[in-house]
Amino acid sequence: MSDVTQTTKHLPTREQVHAAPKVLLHDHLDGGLRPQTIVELAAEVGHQLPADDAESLGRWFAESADSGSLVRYLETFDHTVAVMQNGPAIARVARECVEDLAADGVVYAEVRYAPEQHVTGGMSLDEVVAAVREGFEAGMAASGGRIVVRQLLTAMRHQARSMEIAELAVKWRDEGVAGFDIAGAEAGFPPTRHLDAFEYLQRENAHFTIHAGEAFGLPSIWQALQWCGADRLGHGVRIIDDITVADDGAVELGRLAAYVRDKRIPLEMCPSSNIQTGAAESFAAHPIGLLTKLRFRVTVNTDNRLMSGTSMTDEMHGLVEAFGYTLEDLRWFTINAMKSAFLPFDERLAIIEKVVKPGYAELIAQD
Ligand SMILES: O=c1[nH]cnc2c1ncn2[C@H]1C[C@H](O)[C@@H](CO)O1
Ligand SMILES: [Zn+2]
Repeated sequence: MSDVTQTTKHLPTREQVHAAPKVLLHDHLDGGLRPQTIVELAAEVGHQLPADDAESLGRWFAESADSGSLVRYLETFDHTVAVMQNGPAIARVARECVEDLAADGVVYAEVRYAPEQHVTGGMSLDEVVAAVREGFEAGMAASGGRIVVRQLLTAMRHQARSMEIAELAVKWRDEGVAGFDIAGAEAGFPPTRHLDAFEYLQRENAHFTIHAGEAFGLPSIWQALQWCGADRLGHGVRIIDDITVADDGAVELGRLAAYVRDKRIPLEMCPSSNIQTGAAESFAAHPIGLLTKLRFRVTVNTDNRLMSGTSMTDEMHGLVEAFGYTLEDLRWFTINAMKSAFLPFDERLAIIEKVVKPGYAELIAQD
């Protein structure tokens, strides 16, 4: 794909993908717990799980999430959210998240969760954010500076607390919170339902992404961008519905697809998650292949590592196998992601220049 593609001799191995610096913009905290941690936390609070040991529980999540429906996929979160209702539990999950991402070679991550889902045990919204912050700080300190992690605060689209959560994101913006998001069932809950929250965030010069174009199509993407002013699209896979490829290979972009590409709107693509919820058939059939060829601002993400039994290494290696991507292509995805992060510009640049580029240069030189 890139003009330097020919410089590497073979496709990156799994070890090379693992060793490469990776950037993750779309990962849910409550979708990435270690199965063993769920078992232990559930025992502490007396929550009944669908399986008793970590191995069967991990399998249960992957199988239950493999339903072909976003709504059924989301039901599995009942068990992770249930064990994240007190400060120490939330801080532990947050710390382990950072440890797991660092061990996977992720150098920068924005991890999201919905604070409003963690207050049934009596915590305030502020206490939830503080607990996640404590866990992230501990994880980053333990990594010895190998990874930087920020929070994104999500509001649930079927609920009515988005304004409150947007205010929370602005309140904590200098203390580990980089932005805002809405998630949950997409069909029937358009982004404009939360327009007041998005308008507030724009007035506050704050950043936000919107899950759009996953379980619902172009109208959702259009609203997210043209009504709500999203900086990025969570998934955005259905933008493919606005692109036609003729038999002779000629490609035509509709107005919305052209806008997304022209304005360099980042697409937070999550191949494994899309396969589980029915938004894509397989890695090879995933729209990421065409969108990458057309030079949309594509990024690669995990969404929910537990439910998809995946990692950044797995997602990128799956793409290597499906599309023959080289180390240069993986570097392109990674720089796309870092450019699109909600971190201040100088900090983004420092990670690109001091971590991402040298990391890939070393791997390419050794190849
Ligand atoms: O891919 C997704 N689409 C919509 N909502 C999602 C997705 N993955 C996770 N969620 C929901 C379930 C979680 O409880 C919530 C906050 O992380 O976000
Ligand atoms: Zn998501």
